[in-house]
Amino acid sequence: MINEGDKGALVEEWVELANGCICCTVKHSLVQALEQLVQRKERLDHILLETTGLANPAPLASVLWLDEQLESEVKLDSIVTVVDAKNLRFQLDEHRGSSSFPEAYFQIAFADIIILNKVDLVSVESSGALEELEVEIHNINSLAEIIHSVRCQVDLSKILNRQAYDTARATQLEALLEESRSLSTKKLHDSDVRTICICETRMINLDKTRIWLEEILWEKKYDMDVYRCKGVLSVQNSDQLHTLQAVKELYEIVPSRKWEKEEKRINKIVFIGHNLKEDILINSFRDRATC
Ligand SMILES: Nc1nc2c(ncn2[C@@H]2O[C@H](COP(=O)(O)OP(=O)(O)OP(=O)(O)O)[C@@H](O)[C@H]2O)c(=O)[nH]1
Repeated sequence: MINEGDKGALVEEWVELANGCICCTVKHSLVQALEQLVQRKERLDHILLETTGLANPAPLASVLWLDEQLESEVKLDSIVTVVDAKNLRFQLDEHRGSSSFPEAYFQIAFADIIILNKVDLVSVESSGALEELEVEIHNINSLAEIIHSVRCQVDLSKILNRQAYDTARATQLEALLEESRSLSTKKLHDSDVRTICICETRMINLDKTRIWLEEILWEKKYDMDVYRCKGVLSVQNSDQLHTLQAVKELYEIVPSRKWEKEEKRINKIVFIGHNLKEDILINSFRDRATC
């Protein structure tokens, strides 16, 4: 970790983790190490963890997405992925059709914000190329916000303090789900890493919804690999809009605000993952979770 020391000099600081490399064997000792770091510093606004270019963000996200009750001083704010606009297509195409995925898919699927870098090298070659790349990225993860950049020069307010894992902040989540592209997933294959959206007006039964979700996330009942899931829920016998967030097997459903009187209540759940079966997801939700 590199911090600014006296007179702006950069001081390199290492925190040794009991479990070794943070990218591969990360455990909650990472959280302890970060908490120690926070305590030792007088003022620390943000911590940026840069994984290796080949890391799958899933273990980090799972470890850092902490239960509120732990009252930790560190909090996962968002996952930012830098995409090389010049090489993305090549990297995705390389494994298309095979059963394994390059890390590029995971890094896009888990991202809350995507910095599409080196756009200068692409836009001069072809005018529609950047839009095509955006479509490609949104097919994998329709919730990610894409920021164009040259040499990663971005407005820091666009990547810091985004509160992407804050389930209580319904407005942000709702806006995100609202914006989420109406997904023409029919042309994509189940085997692609992609986004699927469920919209349903019938109210849900909370207990039944938990069981439905646990069967998908924990028991892998339909053989789907869900990486990320976000949603808003209209719960029976409750005047509160509930929000849903999941990272791999971890999930959280919390009440977050009152539904307005005139508001049209709806359930909207977005799944990002591999082997997602749209019809099964939609039908099983209707059959098993709604009232
Ligand atoms: N034209 C252009 N060149 C860039 C841009 N960003 C980085 N480069 C150059 O691309 C080369 C490789 O840089 P990166 O792709 O960032 O490689 P890196 O930082 O080693 O990558 P990681 O190890 O994955 O962090 C360097 O010569 C950079 O100066 C950009 O936006 N436009």
